[in-house]
Amino acid sequence: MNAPLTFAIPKGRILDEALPVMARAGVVPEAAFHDKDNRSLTFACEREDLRLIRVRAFDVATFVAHGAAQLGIVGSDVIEEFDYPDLYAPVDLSIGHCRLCVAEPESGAATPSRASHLRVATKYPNITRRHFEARGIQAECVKLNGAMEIAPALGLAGRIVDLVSSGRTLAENGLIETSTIMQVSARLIANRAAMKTDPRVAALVEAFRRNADSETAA
Ligand SMILES: Nc1ncnc2c1ncn2[C@@H]1O[C@H](COP(=O)(O)OP(=O)(O)OP(=O)(O)O)[C@@H](O)[C@H]1O
Ligand SMILES: O=P(O)(O)OC[C@H]1O[C@H](OP(=O)(O)OP(=O)(O)O)[C@H](O)[C@@H]1O
Repeated sequence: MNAPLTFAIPKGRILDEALPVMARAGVVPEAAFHDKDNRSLTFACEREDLRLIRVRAFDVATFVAHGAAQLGIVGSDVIEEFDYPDLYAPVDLSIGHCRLCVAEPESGAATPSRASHLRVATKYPNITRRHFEARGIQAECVKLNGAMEIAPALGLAGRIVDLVSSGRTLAENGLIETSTIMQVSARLIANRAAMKTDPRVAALVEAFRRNADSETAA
């Protein structure tokens, strides 16, 4: 039998929405996957030639881009941040909807947006730099891994770039959205080389694509 395919999924908030989408494409993890006390990071699937790895959202893209996993599910925010040439993102799964935004204190305390240099706290330094560069502004990014929303009040940065869904986190931390950088949803990703050389990868991409198309048509 061929070596098993490795499918990387994020352990964060996309996971609950991803499981039914995966099941429709025939990717069903073993029961142990749902056991909250299980510390394993690798799980067998109903399909014997497939295994799942459960990793952090940003790492899903890294595993797949380097061919350590052949397939994965990740937000388009993460794909855009890394911009890996070996990553192919063929199917929008219509889950994990949110947007990546610039926000600043509603009190108006941030440096004026016409300034040529700004300090921005974010988990997305590459997207942030590109966004401001396109507007002739040099963004100095302070990399945080979460809780960006407290940075302006503590003087760490005048602005943040972060994900927004309901807008509650911004509002409850005295921030307002000043622009939207991109709309975000989760994608099926595949390693480009694996897609060309292993027909099982192409077949799985096709199964996800068919389901996504029938969802859109319904
Ligand atoms: N508020 C949100 N609403 C909808 N989707 C979101 C929201 N926040 C994040 N996402 C999507 O879920 C992905 C993972 O988010 P999650 O919150 O699980 O990350 P995290 O906890 O910061 O990850 P990690 O702890 O692995 O770094 C994001 O990359 C994005 O695509
Ligand atoms: O607009 P809202 O509905 O309030 O959602 C936005 C929040 O959701 C995400 O954080 P998450 O809850 O994943 O926590 P994190 O800060 O640990 O990433 C994001 O980073 C925002 O903080």
